[in-house]
Amino acid sequence: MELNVEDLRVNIGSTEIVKGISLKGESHKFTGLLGPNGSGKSTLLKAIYRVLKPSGGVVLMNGKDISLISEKERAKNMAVVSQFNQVSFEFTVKEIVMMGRTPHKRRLEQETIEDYEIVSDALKKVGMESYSKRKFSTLSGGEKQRIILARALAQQPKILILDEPTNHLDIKYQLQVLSIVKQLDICVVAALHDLSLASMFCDTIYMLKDGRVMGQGKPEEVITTEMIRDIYDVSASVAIDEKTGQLAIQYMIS
Ligand SMILES: Nc1ncnc2c1ncn2[C@@H]1O[C@H](COP(=O)(O)OP(=O)(O)OP(=O)(O)O)[C@@H](O)[C@H]1O
Repeated sequence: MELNVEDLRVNIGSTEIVKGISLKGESHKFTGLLGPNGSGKSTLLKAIYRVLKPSGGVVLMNGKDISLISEKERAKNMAVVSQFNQVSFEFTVKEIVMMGRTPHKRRLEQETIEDYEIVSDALKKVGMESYSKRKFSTLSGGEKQRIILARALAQQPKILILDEPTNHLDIKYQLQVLSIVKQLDICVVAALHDLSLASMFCDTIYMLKDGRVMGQGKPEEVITTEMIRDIYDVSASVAIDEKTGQLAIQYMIS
């Protein structure tokens, strides 16, 4: 399943925040959105998952205008891990992850053994299986983030939208979460801040500034000394590490 965003515009009040962005999230590909604070990444994602209504353009899910698809149908195919998830603190971890199964069930339908297996598998994947009875409110920021990801995994989406999915996580879990997402081998569109991690996991990167796409392509095409200077106003040297073959970024304080 793929996602096409065509000339999307989003206004907040009288200000245009997203100024005509087009992008493609392909099946089996990890697409990253990078850009400075306030460049419009979250606003763009919110318009994709319909928390915000665009003022222009269209979002297509497998060629279908997403605004014409029912919420339930959309949730069967698309899961979202956003920065500020509204989760009631009364629920246990297991109950929260079970909520991921809702779009796949009829009204008042009981959970099946398969649902419990999917939930337990999702908790295992994020390394949180021993927390299933804990109240969500008692978890640390990083633990909460992994549970929200587990809920998205239990949803078994074909498109996964992530808004800074690693911002509370230590480096081990940043790598773990992005590896899990990569291994899902579905269409992933993620706003990220860390350029090194983005270069490791993304197949395609869109670089945003001031609500526009300033560059797109493979990580090594987009994450360059020039781009980092132009977009972030930061001096950096970017090289390919001979041992690992990965991009090595060194920042310089001017
Ligand atoms: N509800 C709102 N009311 C007013 N301005 C808003 C609102 N939501 C977003 N903005 C503004 O829109 C711009 C883009 O914000 P957005 O959150 O999309 O950026 P971002 O690239 O995700 O930033 P960050 O990396 O800091 O999370 C910012 O200038 C922000 O202040």
